[in-house]
Amino acid sequence: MFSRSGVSERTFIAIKPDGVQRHLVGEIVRRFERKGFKLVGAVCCVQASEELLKEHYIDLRDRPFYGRLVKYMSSGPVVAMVWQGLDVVRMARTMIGETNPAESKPGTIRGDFCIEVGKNVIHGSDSVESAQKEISLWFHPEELMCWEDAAERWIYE
Ligand SMILES: Nc1ncnc2c1ncn2[C@@H]1O[C@@H]2COP(=O)(O)O[C@H]2[C@H]1O
Repeated sequence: MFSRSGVSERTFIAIKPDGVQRHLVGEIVRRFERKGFKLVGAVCCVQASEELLKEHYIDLRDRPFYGRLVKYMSSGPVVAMVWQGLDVVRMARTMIGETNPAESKPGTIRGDFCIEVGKNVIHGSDSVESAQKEISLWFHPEELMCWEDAAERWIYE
């Protein structure tokens, strides 16, 4: 097992219903995989309940778009994933781009694949604490896999 500290950091990533409908699943998974992060959990095509989504977005409950956001997120299948690696929470957010796609640079997922904030194709945890909360909301511990990635010695110094 690779022992460098920080390499076991995890983040929660969800491909939203619009990302699934627009056939972006392969493209998005490919980006994280090619970066060098390790996929340790995935539920492909889960229809999230309103109850789960209300809890997931609890910090936004007072925002005017909260109801619309929960409805949009429960409107079709999502792909829920846990990715692991050094500084993965921060780096995944950089790869995703800004919350508003209009402010996201080309080369980021939102910069390349979407236009409006209400249809921004992907979610990524915004902090290590949020990641831990979101992972425990979407996954049971036994659904997360510890596996040895043979490529890790070519990814980390
Ligand atoms: N002004 C807005 N209008 C609609 N949805 C929003 C707005 N701001 C944020 N959101 C949504 O709220 C979500 C919060 O985190 P996400 O990264 O999942 O992506 C965000 C958007 O989907």
